[in-house]
Amino acid sequence: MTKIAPSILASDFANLGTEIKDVEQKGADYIHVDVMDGKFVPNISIGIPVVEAIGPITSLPLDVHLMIENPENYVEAFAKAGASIITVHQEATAHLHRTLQLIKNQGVKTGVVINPGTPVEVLKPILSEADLVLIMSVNPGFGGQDFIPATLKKIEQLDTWRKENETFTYEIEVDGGVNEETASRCKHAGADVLVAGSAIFKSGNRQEAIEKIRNS
Ligand SMILES: O=C(CO)[C@H](O)[C@H](O)COP(=O)(O)O
Ligand SMILES: [Fe+2]
Repeated sequence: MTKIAPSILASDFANLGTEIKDVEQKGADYIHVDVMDGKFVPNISIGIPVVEAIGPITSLPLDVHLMIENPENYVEAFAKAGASIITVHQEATAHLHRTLQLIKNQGVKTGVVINPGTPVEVLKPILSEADLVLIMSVNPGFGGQDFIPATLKKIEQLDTWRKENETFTYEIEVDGGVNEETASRCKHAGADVLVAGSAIFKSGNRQEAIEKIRNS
């Protein structure tokens, strides 16, 4: 069954605990946490203390998407704060393989992510180290943007490689502009985990929004 990861970037930060419990009760599988440093992306969001604060209030895995330069310098801190999956941008770390090893050594699931402008082939050499591969379907930095259809080909490619190679055991996750309509295209391309911020948190009926995205 397709997993749904609501992105708290679109939640009401003044009531973050309540917002997380709400989507947990309404069927979420992961809590997606967008960390932005104002350098790798042109926006600043939340960081280590927020991850630490939300860990104890949910039983769902914290899916931490690091949109920061040199994420290797913060892997240990995010792991200790309670991250379940730490996902780093290929574009943001000089030694991707080493950074994934660092994550693994912390006992946390390893994730790797690429921007819409980055070809998926750059990931092939490290795919056996990844528990999760995230395809950005918008340029990272902001919620509420339109889905970029050209990114679907990358999902298809990752799914093909996974079927061809038994050492590739990653989940394929998609992030950005996911709604009922684009979710169906992602699923058909091979995605396992769908991140959605606006389409869930801004919906009048979050349970229905989650179900519609999952079953689209
Ligand atoms: O990583 C992100 C932005 O950089 C967010 O996870 C993503 O944008 C989710 O928001 P929405 O579903 O509203 O597009
Ligand atoms: Fe994200």
